[in-house]
Amino acid sequence: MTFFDRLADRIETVDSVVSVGLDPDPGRLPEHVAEADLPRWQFNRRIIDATHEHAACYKPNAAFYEDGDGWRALEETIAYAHGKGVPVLLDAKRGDIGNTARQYASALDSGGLDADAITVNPYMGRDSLEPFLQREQKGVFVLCRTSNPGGADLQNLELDSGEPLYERVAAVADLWNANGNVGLVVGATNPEELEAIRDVVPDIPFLVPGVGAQGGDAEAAVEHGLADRSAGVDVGLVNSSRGIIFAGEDAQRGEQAYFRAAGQAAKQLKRRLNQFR
Ligand SMILES: O=C(O)c1cc(=O)[nH]c(=O)n1[C@@H]1O[C@H](COP(=O)(O)O)[C@@H](O)[C@H]1O
Repeated sequence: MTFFDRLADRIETVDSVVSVGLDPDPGRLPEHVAEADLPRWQFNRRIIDATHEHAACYKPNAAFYEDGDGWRALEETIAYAHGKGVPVLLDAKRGDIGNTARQYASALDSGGLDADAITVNPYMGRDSLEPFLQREQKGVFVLCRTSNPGGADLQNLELDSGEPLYERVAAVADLWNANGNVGLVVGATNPEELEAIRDVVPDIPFLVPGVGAQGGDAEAAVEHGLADRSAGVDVGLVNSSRGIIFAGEDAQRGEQAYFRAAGQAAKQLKRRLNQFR
């Protein structure tokens, strides 16, 4: 079963396209977990307990695990999410020369981190992504038009053909999609560009970050981010990280209230997105 088939099943089961970003900034962890062994894992476990019924997937960003015992926290997190039946998209934005790319891609195999999908950077070209693309059962989300203010610096450059670079990236990613495992990353902060990219690639699911803390357009994220797959389920993901996992920061009424707030935030985002599905 391909990643997108598994994702379609999960979307149907929980009636949700919410991707919950697991970006446990050490400086923002609540006191009750900050002092525990493996704080990031303790935090994520509680977040998963509180949100899994609304999560189509979890998206841990590797940046938050690349020190000390971070990878152990990440391994535990991925295994726990799988135990709840939720796929995991590792946000690592990889892309490097062949032998290095092969090593990076091994994180997707069991024995490595066993993530179900990964984000990759297309800047170094096809061979830098080949080891990911070859793993037919794993999803590969190619950065296309990112949500950050500087995303336009290079991605919007106009080519001789008149098309912006991000549209060429979308078209090229379509060519790389021989195994049906390619998705695109397109931020919710640029709704017109989301629409333009959807016109270029009608069938590729998007990961749309940037709703929540970055203030992106939830309606456009759903309208253009989901692709009509043959199973009859529109597949795609709309991610929020800080807006969900730190929703309890204002709760100040102890551990239970803190994580309940994260659950509420995930549920609210699910409902908001479902209005447009
Ligand atoms: O690849 C990504 O997920 C990504 C691409 C992009 O264009 N913008 C973007 O914000 N992201 C990631 O999505 C998450 C957004 O987090 P919040 O702004 O807290 O919802 C972070 O992990 C970002 O690294």
